[in-house]
Amino acid sequence: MALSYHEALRLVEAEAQRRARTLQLNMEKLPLNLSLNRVTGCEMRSPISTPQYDTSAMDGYAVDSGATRDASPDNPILFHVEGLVAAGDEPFQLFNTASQSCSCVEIMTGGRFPTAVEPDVVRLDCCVKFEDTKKVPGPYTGDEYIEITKPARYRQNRRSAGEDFQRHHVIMPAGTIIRPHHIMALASVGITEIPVLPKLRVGLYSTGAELLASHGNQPVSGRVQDANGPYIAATLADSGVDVEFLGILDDDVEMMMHTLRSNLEKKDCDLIISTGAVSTGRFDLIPSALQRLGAHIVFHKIGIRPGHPVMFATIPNISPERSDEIPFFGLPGNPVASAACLRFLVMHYLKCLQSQLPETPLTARMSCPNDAKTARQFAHKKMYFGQGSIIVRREAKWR
Ligand SMILES: Nc1ncnc2c1ncn2[C@@H]1O[C@H](COP(=O)(O)OP(=O)(O)OP(=O)(O)O)[C@@H](O)[C@H]1O
Ligand SMILES: Nc1nc2c(c(=O)[nH]1)N[C@H]1C(S)=C(S)[C@@H](COP(=O)(O)O)O[C@H]1N2
Repeated sequence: MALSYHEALRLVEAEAQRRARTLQLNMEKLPLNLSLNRVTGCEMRSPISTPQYDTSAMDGYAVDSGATRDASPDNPILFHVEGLVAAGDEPFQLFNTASQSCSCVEIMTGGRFPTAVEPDVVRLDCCVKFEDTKKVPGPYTGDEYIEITKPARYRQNRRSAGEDFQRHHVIMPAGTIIRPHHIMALASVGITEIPVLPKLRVGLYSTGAELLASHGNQPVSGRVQDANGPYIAATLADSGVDVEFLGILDDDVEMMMHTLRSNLEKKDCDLIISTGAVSTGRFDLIPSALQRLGAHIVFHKIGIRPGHPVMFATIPNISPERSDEIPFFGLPGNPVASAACLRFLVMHYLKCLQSQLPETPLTARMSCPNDAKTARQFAHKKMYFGQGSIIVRREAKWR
């Protein structure tokens, strides 16, 4: 009986974990602007709380919301403008004034909320935006006054200190692929250098005499375009992996061995992937080529559909600079099968290798009966919410 998908995953994980340590030892520090799509080598924590102070989310006036409680168009509340705070200004201290009106301070978005010398007397807890105020002439020339005609909520338009990140908060766990939004978060707390794992290098082959050698060729009877090579290369590149397409292997075991061996000597790859030629047909020669290279076959054929003939092996390294073995995934040739194996086996291997958090499985209910056979199939499914749970409906088989 073929190995189950979960047994295959455990073998893939064990192989990745054996190599993860070497990757950790070769961590490097990169400036933030060069770290896009690299993988964090350790947990990144915020060295500061940000914003560092309570700041305004609007351009307007810092006022005491309590003083506006009875405000209405018929009962406008008059405020005396005591000063101006812009973003980046030193703290503004409001002294208790003898003025009859309430006091307020003009404040710009990002400006630090004024503090009062006697906090019980003046509490400028919120910001009323410009649009909700009206400038009015005051009794004394040179003085500025505003009117407010609507009650303000306690702390409205006020951002609390530490609202974005608290000091020591985890911004990203180890093993995170650094995306643009992470760069923004790291920059906002002043981090300029990030420890990252070395970039993984993957060598990629397609196989089959029926494949056209390069893209854009005119259709030739019986020949097909290589769909797998470009797809796998793009998917891996998107995950921050350095992928090199090493060409199309012919349906000839001697040629396969020769090409694999010469590339193993020249290229320093962390992983090799091939697509096609792994099933049981006359030209499915990848297993024989690997065996003749002295490879250890970890598994060949597992209980899933599509993707059943997939194989995973380790090849002894021929390069004089490396003593370790090189992992090898032989994915099936059918494009959907190769995409499924890439997604559910190769990506899992790469995640483990880079100490990334495992994906969290979602439990869902099938809307149609799920027999023992369909349970082993990756199917094209539609997911929706209903009756308090996630429900999946089978759309079509992946073939
Ligand atoms: N790189 C590729 N791009 C597009 N189609 C491919 C590619 N490689 C193989 N195919 C097509 O996929 C089908 C299966 O190819 P092949 O027999 O080599 O796969 P296999 O490894 O034996 O496994 P399986 O048949 O289960 O997919 C064939 O129709 C083949 O032309
Ligand atoms: N009074 C007032 N302040 C405001 C806004 C507004 O509509 N009215 N918009 C806010 C929003 S949504 C943004 S993004 C920032 C833009 O600030 P900037 O124009 O100084 O870059 O102002 C904030 N302050």
